[in-house]
Amino acid sequence: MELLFSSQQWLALLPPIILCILLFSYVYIILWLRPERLRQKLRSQGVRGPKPSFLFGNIPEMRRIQQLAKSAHEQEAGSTDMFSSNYVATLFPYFLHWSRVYGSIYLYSTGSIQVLNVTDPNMVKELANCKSLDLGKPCYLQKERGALLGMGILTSNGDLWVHQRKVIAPELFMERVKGMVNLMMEAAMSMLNSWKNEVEDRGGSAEIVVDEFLRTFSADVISRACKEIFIKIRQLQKAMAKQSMLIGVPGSRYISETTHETLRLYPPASFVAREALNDMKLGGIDIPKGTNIWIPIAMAHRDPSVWGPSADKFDPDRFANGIAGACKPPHMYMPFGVGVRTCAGQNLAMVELKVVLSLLLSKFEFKLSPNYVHCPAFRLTIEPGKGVPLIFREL
Ligand code: HEM
Repeated sequence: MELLFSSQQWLALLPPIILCILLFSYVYIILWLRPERLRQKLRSQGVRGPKPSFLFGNIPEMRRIQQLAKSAHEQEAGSTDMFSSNYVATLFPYFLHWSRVYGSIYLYSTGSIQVLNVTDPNMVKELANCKSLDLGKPCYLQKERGALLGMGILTSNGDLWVHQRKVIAPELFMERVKGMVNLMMEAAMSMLNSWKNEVEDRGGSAEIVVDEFLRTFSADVISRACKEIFIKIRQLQKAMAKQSMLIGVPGSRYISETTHETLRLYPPASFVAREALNDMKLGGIDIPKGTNIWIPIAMAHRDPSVWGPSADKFDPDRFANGIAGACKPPHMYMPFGVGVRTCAGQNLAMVELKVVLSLLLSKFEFKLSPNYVHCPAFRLTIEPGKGVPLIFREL
């Protein structure tokens, strides 16, 4: 039989064939063999989870569950109290489903990323207490969100993170934040004055979509603070006086409880995300290098075994005796994350919220606009899907 190709033609075909074999081996080793070995190590210790497909892990199943949840939600629309409704069921229905099937620690895959999903209070405590630099921020954050976050404090690990944390965190300690209260008031007053003008222009009552303003408010405070730090004209003493004024605001305790409850049911950050940067042990499990460990914050915040049977209900009174009185164990309340990587700006954020709410309550009467549509959306953070229009009237 005559050969179909001459030897010269075979030679010409060789490089693309070798390239294809190399490519296939790379895809197979990186995207299947390595993740499968990691999964196997965890499975052999009793960690269960949905079976991943080749290349795409559990993404097809996640899409399918999401689709089912979407149609079920459309049928049920309007049948529940909107603020208490559990949006995890619509935004992340697969987590609810898998936690029912596999419990409070399970493994799933998004292809190249293997995630140990954790809501078990003991494991969360271990994670919170772990100070080892072997536990860091997931590497994919730098790869995929590098353009947004760079190599900054949010995504860096090891010595680079230690250095940045040492520089940034002290600038946001409570003593420093107290010194920023008057800056916050200036920024808040400038925002509220623009609302006041709007209300006056519209004959005493106006609808204002507040979330856009509030997003820029924090940036405004930080830029004012940076300017002030630079020229050092604000005195801590003066600021302490402002702080005691804030404590004197009528109802400030209730503002605090309402803020806690809002951050419980609607935590802006959806996950505490970590990666084992080396093989390590956590909660009695040998965690192989490369495993992502995620705590879905909104799920931990609605766990009835931690918060009681009214876990889904909006009830600021649950915080009347502080966080320890509201949930057991208290480390399950984590709107600002957990452990050494906990939010460095939480003091600033909480004081800002109190300043804005206090000033708002002292100047305006407001209610939710009938145009408000309750549809929390996941866009890196959880936020109102269609804005928050409020009707304002001056007091
Ligand atoms: C309500 C407002 C805020 C919420 C809910 C929030 C929440 C969070 C969460 C969940 C994390 C990750 C923690 C972890 O992985 O365990 C974080 C990290 C961080 N946040 Fe916030 N944050 C808020 C406001 C702020 C503000 C106003 C600043 C600064 C001005 C700030 C600075 C930081 C920094 C620097 C980190 C990285 C800490 C590290 O990795 O060492 N945050 N935040």
